Formats: sequence, C-alpha cells, structure tokens
Amino acid sequence: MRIIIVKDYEELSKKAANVISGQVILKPNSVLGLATGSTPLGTYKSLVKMYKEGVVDFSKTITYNLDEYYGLAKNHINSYNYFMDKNLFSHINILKENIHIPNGEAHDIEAECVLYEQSIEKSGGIDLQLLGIGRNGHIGFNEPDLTFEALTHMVKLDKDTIEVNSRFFENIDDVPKKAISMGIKTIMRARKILLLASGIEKAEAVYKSIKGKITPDLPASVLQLHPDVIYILDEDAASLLSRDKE
Ligand SMILES: N[C@@H]1[C@@H](O)[C@H](O)[C@@H](COP(=O)(O)O)O[C@@H]1O
Repeated sequence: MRIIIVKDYEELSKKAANVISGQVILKPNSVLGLATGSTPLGTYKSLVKMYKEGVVDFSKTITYNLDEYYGLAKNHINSYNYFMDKNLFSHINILKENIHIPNGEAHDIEAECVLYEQSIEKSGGIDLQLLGIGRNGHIGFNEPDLTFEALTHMVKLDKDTIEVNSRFFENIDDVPKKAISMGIKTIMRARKILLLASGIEKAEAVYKSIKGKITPDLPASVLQLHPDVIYILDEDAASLLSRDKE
C-alpha cells in the first residue's frame, strides 16, 4: 500500500488526475472504475483540463461506475448518471458506448447486477479503480456489514449515508434508501486501486482502513489485502495516521 499525503484538496486532485491520465496514456484502452461524491470532483476537473490541453485522449477508454441510486431516472439531477455526465463525460472524448453505470431503473435488478459483472469481465477487468470513502468506511455503497459483500448487488443505505448524502437533495426523504453497487469482490478484482480522502471528517475512517482490523464493519479495511493500492490523502484526512507514534 502506498500512502501519499499532500497539503490540500487541490494538490490531491492534481495528483489523482496524474495517476489516472498516466494509466490512460500508457494504455489508451484502459478500463477505469469511477466514483462519485464530492471528493473526485477536483480530479475530474483536472482530467478535463488535461484533455483540453491535449495531454490525454479518452477515445479508447472504457469506464464502469461504482454505483447508482435505485429508482432514480438517468436524467434525474441527483443520479450518478447525471453527475458523471455533468462533471466528466460531457467534457471529454469518451465514446457513449464505452460508459457503464448500473441502471437504477432496471426492472430485474438481479439480472442487471449479473450483466454488469459480465460486462466488466468482457471488457477485460478493471485496470484502475478510483474510490472515495464514506465517514463510516464504506466504499462504493458497500456499507458496514457482517460479511464482505461479494459482487454487484442491491444495497440498503445506512442512516448515516442517507443523512450525509441528503446535502445534495432538497429533502432527506427524497434520498433513495437503496442503491446498486459494485461489491467488495468487484472492487478487489481491480488491478490497481486509487483511494482519495480529503478533510478531517474522513480521518477516522482513513485511519481504521489502513491501521485497523480487517473487518466488514469497516469495508475499506479490506484494501489492506489488495496488492496494489494507492491512498492520496490531504493533511486533514491523514491526521490520525501519526497518532500511533505519539
Ligand atoms: N457512493 C458514494 C461513495 O462512492 C463516496 O465515496 C462517498 C463519499 O462521498 P464524498 O466524497 O462526497 O465524501 O459517498 C457516496 O456514498
């Protein structure tokens, strides 16, 4: 596990964009696993800038998003489809047919999950998976649980996650209670994982995921078992990591 600590969010975003564009430059037909949330916004902005400057070309790149809310239409302002289009896809030259996001409106959710996994496999597997981390240690929408969840599946969102994510909705009751998410196993199959965390409210989850017990109770702790993980943290998110030395 490589841990890179940077001064602030801006530096974190630039570093993360460098790692992602490096991957795409070295392998133009890379399969990227992408994330939503506030944390990767700066990274996507930097990637758009790099694309506009001609540094990176996404014409052969394939993407799979981690998750999508259940029951939200693709063009709903709070859907992750909408988020990705607004913040990344509409600004770069990725082909529409190379973009994959779980269909939160699928009638047969189980079949949708199986298809999503098959599609990832057919594309050759994920080369680089981008992750944020929830305050409760969730990755994707894999909430703390008794077991590590397996493949893409329907999840019930935690009260805490609904509360935190309600900042994007008009009303907390509008936040979907369920989502479709890649499972821990899907994430762990990625060849390389890049986790970003910024801000003091992430410090505890970051600390536990790196130095704590490997337990489904803190889903990100499973990353300790992955052979190629990079954490990019700003000073606040990394602030508890030095506490063992004090
Ligand atoms: N499903 C997403 C996660 O993929 C994300 O990592 C997390 C943290 O979001 P933020 O980056 O806004 O703190 O929020 C959501 O629940």
